[in-house]
Amino acid sequence: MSLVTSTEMFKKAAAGGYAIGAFNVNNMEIIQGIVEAAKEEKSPIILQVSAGARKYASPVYLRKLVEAAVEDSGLDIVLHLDHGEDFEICKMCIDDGFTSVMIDGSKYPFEENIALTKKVVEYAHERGVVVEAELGKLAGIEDNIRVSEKDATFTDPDQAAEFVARTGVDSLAVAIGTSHGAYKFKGEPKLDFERLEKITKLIPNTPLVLHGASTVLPEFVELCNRYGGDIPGAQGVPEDMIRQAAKLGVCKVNIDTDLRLAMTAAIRKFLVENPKEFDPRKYLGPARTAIKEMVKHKIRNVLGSSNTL
Ligand SMILES: O=C(CO)COP(=O)(O)O
Ligand SMILES: O=C[C@H](O)COP(=O)(O)O
Ligand SMILES: [Zn+2]
Ligand SMILES: [Zn+2]
Repeated sequence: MSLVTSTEMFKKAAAGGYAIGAFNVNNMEIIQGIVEAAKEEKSPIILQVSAGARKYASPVYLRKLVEAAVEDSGLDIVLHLDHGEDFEICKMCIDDGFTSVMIDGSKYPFEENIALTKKVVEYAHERGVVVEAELGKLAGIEDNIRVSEKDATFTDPDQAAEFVARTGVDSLAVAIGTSHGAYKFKGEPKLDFERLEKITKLIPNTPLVLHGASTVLPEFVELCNRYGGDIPGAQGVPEDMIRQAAKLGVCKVNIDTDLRLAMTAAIRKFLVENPKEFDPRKYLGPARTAIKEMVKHKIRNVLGSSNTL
């Protein structure tokens, strides 16, 4: 039991046609819920920390909580920086003991993204840490988007191959139509699987990463709204599309929004049904259970990583 890199996990996942869930963590209850689910499902797990999470909880609290999770669960866990925006934050996390970092240079032109990613890869690899990079831009994608617009934002397969060869990066986040948050599609959900297949053919040994992969399950949106929330028109990536992506080279599936919805629904429901309660443990307990159930559902029914330890 220790913090590990994702190298072996991804190899097994690629061979088995399943994916590893990378769940965003912000506090103790979220970490506990995810890790309890992984343990019960006998599944590998990636816990990822965003810059926003570091700001909210403080880097040292999050790191110590994840270390506690490793010790308490007896599991090997990947501690990953999500969307590192510059070399400095990646360096800080590597120096702090993270086993994996993402350098997100997707907002820069191709050559600048390569130079930045290369610099992080050099620093990370010398210290035994793996690196995820991103090529292409995630955005709210409308159904009727024109091909030229799509080519400007979605990952170009030839560029992906060149990018991986020149940077030596360990895994690559691709843009094929997903986006962050609870409002992913205006019309019918659609992902560019043809593009994903092309990328996988060109770089078969590079694990691909799907950001913005929450499903935004209608029952959780409905629960939030029933108990005083106001989240109209939310829509995510259907579960069968995540399953298909896992069969086509996607080894890491990033999920944050679905955890947020599960936690918020549980807290809203509890507080509305129990107006006299004011002990935070009374609503944070059910919130932790809701996280655990959501992660178990993902692992077992969507990612397919149960019983692979
Ligand atoms: O990509 C993510 C974190 O990097 C999370 O995506 P969701 O907003 O779809 O959960
Ligand atoms: O991709 C972003 C993750 O959902 C993290 O979100 P955050 O920046 O609000 O922590
Ligand atoms: Zn990005
Ligand atoms: Zn992301």
